[in-house]
Amino acid sequence: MRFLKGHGTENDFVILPDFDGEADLSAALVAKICDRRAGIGADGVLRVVRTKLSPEVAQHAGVSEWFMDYRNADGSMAEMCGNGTRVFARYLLDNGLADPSGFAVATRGGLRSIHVEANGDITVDMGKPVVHGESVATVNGHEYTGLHVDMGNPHLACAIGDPVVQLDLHYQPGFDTTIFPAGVNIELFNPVGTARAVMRVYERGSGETRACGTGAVATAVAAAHLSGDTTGTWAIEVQGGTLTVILDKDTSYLSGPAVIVASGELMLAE
Ligand SMILES: N[C@@H](CCC[C@H](N)C(=O)O)C(=O)O
Repeated sequence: MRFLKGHGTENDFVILPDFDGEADLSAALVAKICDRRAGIGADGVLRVVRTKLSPEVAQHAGVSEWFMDYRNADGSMAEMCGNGTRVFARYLLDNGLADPSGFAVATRGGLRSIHVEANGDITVDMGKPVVHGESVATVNGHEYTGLHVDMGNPHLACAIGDPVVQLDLHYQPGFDTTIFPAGVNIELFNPVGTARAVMRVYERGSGETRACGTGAVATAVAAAHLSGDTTGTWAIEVQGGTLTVILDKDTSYLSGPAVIVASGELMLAE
């Protein structure tokens, strides 16, 4: 099977073109592919399938030809992946599979519209973040209160007083399993000035990653919330670069670079 490798601010993905939905992509095979020593290595897998052939999203087939079947590095499925959507869009554009003037991608979290910026960056309309109450994450023995934000997938975005660069994120942070029964992506951030934050993330199903698009939007929402705002443009500095988040009244946008770096033939099997 052919594969490609790409990343968006170093949140990296293996792309598997499976247009007719013929691949048997088990959780075990995804985990093998994402293994950084025994596999190709990635934070997740993006399977490219025709929407009309994917029962879970087939209702979007009239609007979007392509379904981004996203899997985390441990093989689990997730509803949405912001950087994955941008890299998926880059793959479609590079291969003449989408209209550069604008198109939509089907995800388990719903349709996501894509816009290509003049500098080549890719912007995704991420939809309206849904803000729930506060909850607590435990990292390195410290409890941090954050905001529960639903971006199609669950997030707990915590502004912390300690410098995020000093955190040890080799371990799963603690969280309230009654609030997040299906797990949660945990962002820790330091606000900088009025419209910037430095963020690190521990992703559900993938561990610490160098960027998370849905997490960047959740962080912007939580940072804005601290100053009593719900709108504005935010620069979210992640380990792999900087993402731009625009919070509008009715939706949110995620913008940044997305690149394909390699392609080849997958030899792995379950
Ligand atoms: N890296 C992604 C988020 C991927 C899914 C997440 N780990 C989950 O399980 O919800 C992004 O860029 O949004």
